Amino acid sequence: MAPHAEGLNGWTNGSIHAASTSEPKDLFFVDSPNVVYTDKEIKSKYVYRTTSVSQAGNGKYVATPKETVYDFKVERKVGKVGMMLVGWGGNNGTTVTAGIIANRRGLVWDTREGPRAANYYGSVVMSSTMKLGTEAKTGKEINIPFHDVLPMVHPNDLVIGGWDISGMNLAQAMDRAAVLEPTLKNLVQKEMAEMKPLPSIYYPDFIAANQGDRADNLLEGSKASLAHVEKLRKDIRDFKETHGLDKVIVQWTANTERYADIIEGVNDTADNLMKAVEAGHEEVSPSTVFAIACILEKAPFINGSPQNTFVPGAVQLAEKHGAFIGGDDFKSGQTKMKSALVDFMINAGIKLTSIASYNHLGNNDGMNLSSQKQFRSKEISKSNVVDDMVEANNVLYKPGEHPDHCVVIKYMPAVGDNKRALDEYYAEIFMGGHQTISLFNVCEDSLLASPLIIDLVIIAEMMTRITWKANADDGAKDYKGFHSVLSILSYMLKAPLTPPGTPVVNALAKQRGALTNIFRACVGLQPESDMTLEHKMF
Ligand SMILES: NC(=O)c1ccc[n+]([C@@H]2O[C@H](COP(=O)([O-])OP(=O)(O)OC[C@H]3O[C@@H](n4cnc5c(N)ncnc54)[C@H](O)[C@@H]3O)[C@@H](O)[C@H]2O)c1
Ligand SMILES: O=P([O-])([O-])O[C@@H]1[C@@H](O)[C@H](O)[C@@H](O)[C@H](O)[C@@H]1O
Repeated sequence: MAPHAEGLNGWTNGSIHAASTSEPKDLFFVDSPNVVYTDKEIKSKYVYRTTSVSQAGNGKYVATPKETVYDFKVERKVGKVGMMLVGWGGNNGTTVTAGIIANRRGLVWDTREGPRAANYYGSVVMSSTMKLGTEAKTGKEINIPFHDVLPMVHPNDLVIGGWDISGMNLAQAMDRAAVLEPTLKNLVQKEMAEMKPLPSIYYPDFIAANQGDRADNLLEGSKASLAHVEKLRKDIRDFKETHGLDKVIVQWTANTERYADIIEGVNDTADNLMKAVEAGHEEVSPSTVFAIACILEKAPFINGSPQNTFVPGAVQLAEKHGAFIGGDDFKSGQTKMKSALVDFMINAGIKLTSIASYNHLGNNDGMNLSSQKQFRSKEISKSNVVDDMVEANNVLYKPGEHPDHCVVIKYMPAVGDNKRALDEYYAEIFMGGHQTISLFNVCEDSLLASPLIIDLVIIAEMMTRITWKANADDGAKDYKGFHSVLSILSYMLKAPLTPPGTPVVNALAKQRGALTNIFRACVGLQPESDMTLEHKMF
C-alpha cells in the first residue's frame, strides 16, 4: 500500500513527490494508513500495548492485556538551535565545543598513531543504529542510523555559547583542560579564542573552596536573587536574538555542587522557591537559579552533575510552565559499565553480593570532588544506579536485601582527565560457588562525556517538537507535550530524574529500549521486540 499524505506535499501514492519546498530528506517513510506525512509534520496513530496486573489473592496474579491509542505529531522543521553550557570553560565544555568545530570542518590531525579524523563516536544519536525491520524478500535485518529515525538537529549546526565563573576564552580554557591533542588544538585554536563565556553567578558555599582561584568572571552577588534570574533569562534571550535561533537548550556542565537541604516553606513548592530566591535564601544553589531562569524562558535545562538542582519547587515550577527539565549527572564511564554489567548478571540469575567501585582522576572535576560535600553528591548518584535491577529480582533478593556497594573517588593530579576506574563485582553462583569480575577501565572523562552532552541536546530539542493526545475517539482535542521531566534522557544520566511518583529505570538496555521505541512510535512503528518469529515459525 502506498504511503499516505494529506494534500500533494511530501510523499504521495507510491512515490516521492517533490514537496512544495524540497524533497523530504527522510531516509525512510512508513507505508501505513496510520501514518500521514505533510511538509510540516508527521502524524501517526499508535496502539500502545501493556499488561495490567492485579492480585488474585493467595499470591497469584491476573494479567490483563491493555491497549491505549495515541496520536503523535512530530514537527518536521528542525530550525536553528543553540546550545548554552553552564561551565563552558571546563573540561567537558571546551572538549565538546572543539569536537563540534572539528566535525563541522571535517578536520584531520596528526597523532602518534597516525592521522585521526573528527567523529561523533560515543554519541548514541550520531554513531549508533536501530533496527528498522527486515527486508521483505530476504528477511535480512535492515538497520538505520539512530539520527535518521526522526528529523533531528545535526550537532554540526549547533550554535554554542554559555557561562563560566572563569573568564578564560575557550582556547585558553582548552589548554587548561589538557584533554585534546596539540595538533587538533592548533586547528581550532583561532575559533575557540573568539569564544568567551558570559559571567556567571557564584555562591562559594556550593562548590569546593579550591575552585575560588578560577572565579574571576562573576555577576555581582553571592546568593540567589531575582536579579540573577532575570540576568540569566536576558542572557538566553540575547543569545537567541543575536544568532537568530529558534530554540536554545541549556546544560549544566559546571562543577558538582553540594546538596541543598530540602526545607518546607523554602524550596518545597514553586511559589516558596520563588519567594526564597527573592529573599536571597542561602539554600538556593546556582544550578537551581539557572534552572529557574531556563524554566521561565522555556529553554530546556539539563543537569549534567549529581547535585539536587531540581528541588521539589523547581520541578513544580517546570510543570506549571510546561518547561522541560532533565538530569542528573552524565553517565559516561564507570557507572555506564555498571548499569550494563549489573543488568546482565542479575538477569542471568547470578546473585551479585558486592560491588566495589574505586576511581582516581586528576582533572578539575576531581579536585572539586576532593571536597567531602561535593563528593557526597557524586557518591549518591553513583551508588543508586543498581537499585531498580536488584528490586526487580525477588528470586535472588529478599525485600530490602541488596549487594554491598561502595564508591571511592580520589584526586590524583598526575592522571589528569584520564580517570582510572577499578571495579570488583563479587557474586554467588550455583551450589555455593562464587564469581569475581575485576575491571580496570581507563575513562578519558571529557571524551566520554562530550558525546552525551550532544545526545542530550539533540534529544531534548527533539522532544520540543513531539506532541501527543490519547484516545482521540474520546474527544481528546489538543495535542500536548510530554511531561516536563524528560525521563526519556535517562540513558545518558546516572541518576535519572523522573516525573514525581514514577519509577526510576537505570538498566542501560531498558533505557535505550525506551528511547528507541518512543521514537519509533512517533512514526507509527511498533517496538522492536527481537522476537523474530518470522525466523522461528515457518
Ligand atoms: N565524564 C565526565 O567528565 C563527567 C561525568 C559525569 C558528570 N560530570 C560532571 O560534569 C561537570 C563538569 O565536568 P568537567 O570535567 O567539565 O569539570 P570542570 O571542573 O573542568 O568544569 C566545570 C566548569 O564549571 C565552571 N563553574 C563552576 N561553577 C560555575 C557556575 N556557578 N557558573 C558557571 N560556571 C561554573 C568552572 O569554572 C569550570 O570551568 C562536573 O560536575 C562533573 O562532575 C562529568
Ligand atoms: O560516569 P562515571 O564514569 O561513572 O563517573 C565519573 C566519576 O567516576 C568521576 O570520578 C567523576 O569525576 C566524573 O564526573 C564522573 O561522574
